[in-house]
Amino acid sequence: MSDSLLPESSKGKANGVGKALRTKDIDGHDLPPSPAPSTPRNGRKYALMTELVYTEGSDQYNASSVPIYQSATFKQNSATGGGEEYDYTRSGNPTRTHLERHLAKIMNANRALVVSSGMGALDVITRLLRSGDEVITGDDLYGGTNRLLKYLSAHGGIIVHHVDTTDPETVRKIVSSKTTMVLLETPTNPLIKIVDIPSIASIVHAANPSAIVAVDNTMLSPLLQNPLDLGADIVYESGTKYLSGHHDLMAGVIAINDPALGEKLYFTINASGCGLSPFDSWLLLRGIKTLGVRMEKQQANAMRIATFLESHGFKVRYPGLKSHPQYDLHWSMARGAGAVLSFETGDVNVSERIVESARLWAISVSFGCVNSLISMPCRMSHASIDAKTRAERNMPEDIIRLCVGIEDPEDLVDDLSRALVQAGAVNITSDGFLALGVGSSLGKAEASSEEGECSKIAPTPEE
Ligand SMILES: Cc1ncc(COP(=O)(O)O)c(C=O)c1O
Ligand SMILES: N[C@@H](CCSC[C@H](N)C(=O)O)C(=O)O
Repeated sequence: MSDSLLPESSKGKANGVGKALRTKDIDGHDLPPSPAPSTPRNGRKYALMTELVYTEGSDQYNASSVPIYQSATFKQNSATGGGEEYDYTRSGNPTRTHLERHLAKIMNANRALVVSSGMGALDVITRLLRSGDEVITGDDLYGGTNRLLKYLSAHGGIIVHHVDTTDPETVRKIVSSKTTMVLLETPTNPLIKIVDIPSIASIVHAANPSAIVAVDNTMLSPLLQNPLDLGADIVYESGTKYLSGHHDLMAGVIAINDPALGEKLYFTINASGCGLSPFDSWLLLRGIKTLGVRMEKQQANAMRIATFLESHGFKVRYPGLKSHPQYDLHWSMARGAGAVLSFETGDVNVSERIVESARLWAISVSFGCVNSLISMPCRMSHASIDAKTRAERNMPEDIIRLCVGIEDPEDLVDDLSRALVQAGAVNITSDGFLALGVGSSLGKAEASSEEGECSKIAPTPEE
């Protein structure tokens, strides 16, 4: 990925970006350093942006787009099993295999496996656990993750500790020989907190070498962060989000380096029948090819929106902003900030009005898609976490999450400005507007409260 979207302080640093992956061209001439995300494994030859679109192997006709092998079963040469690669699509399918190999390369993993959703991926991973096992996880997690862990704790005899994983020392205090799995999310959904994967992985592995550190990488995608290179044993993500990019499929991805662990996970996928269908495998493969260009544009737009909101006095959570309290930690692990940000208004009713006043921003759960979305996590994606637990975990009820797409950024700003004004979320002054409760003028806007419309916002010095 190009360095162009990285902050100055991080250019060429994060996770090996700037390290040459290949130093000679095919004729033995020196190549300029190509940005490689990490030490290459699994046959990677080019920069990640290239590898996303470059797939090896096809069918006997050299089809440029890998075919969809829409077949449940495969003919065998003998009754005793002729050693064919495929017998039944639940156990394996050529389109799925092609996708898994492509993902293993992109994720810098020994093996990747694809299943029917991100939650399906977590379900497969948690089947490594046995009654009495202890799991350490965060106190800010995607609602569905929290729900599955709660179910396992209530019905599977698993002991789940929700702690503040943003502080590795908290993990050090609680980890023990009984800890079998540590489940991390970074940045967290929806509070955009950053978790120090390398520190936690080394603390956990020192306390119990057989404990598994699993990282949910959904919020960044393999383009921006490689948890396996940062000490994790398993990385999983919802392919429904950035990897597919168009909200036209559900998928989950699991990547590992340990072959024995890979076999155990594959056993569960085959035994339980949650492998990704051939058609969805094909669609996901197609989506991955444009991940690089989509993400570059989405990140640039997200930065524009984050600075716009911050300059108008809102408390914004986005790791691309220097004001993020864990900015340096984030950029020590990641190559980008992603395109999900959240902000608070101080009033849940005002937040609701903003969300409902937006026109271009669709009110939807999910993220990572080409079109922009707006949501209230406490009422939507995280509604399965009960209100008492949300309060105990300091989750602001008024928080609004923005998932930024690839539209013209000024259209997004205009629509958001209009929604803020219409919802009464800002104090309008003669020379602009500011979030309610903010005393001094930070940004300038030309606003017309009469029409509930706010036209172009004059750029602030930061913008
Ligand atoms: C961080 C995170 N992990 C996992 C999931 C689960 O993915 P899926 O919806 O594909 O099951 C989601 C969203 O659903 C998510 O936001
Ligand atoms: N009704 C769904 C909500 C899915 S939320 C999807 C996504 N992870 C997000 O954060 O927006 C459910 O109960 O799972």
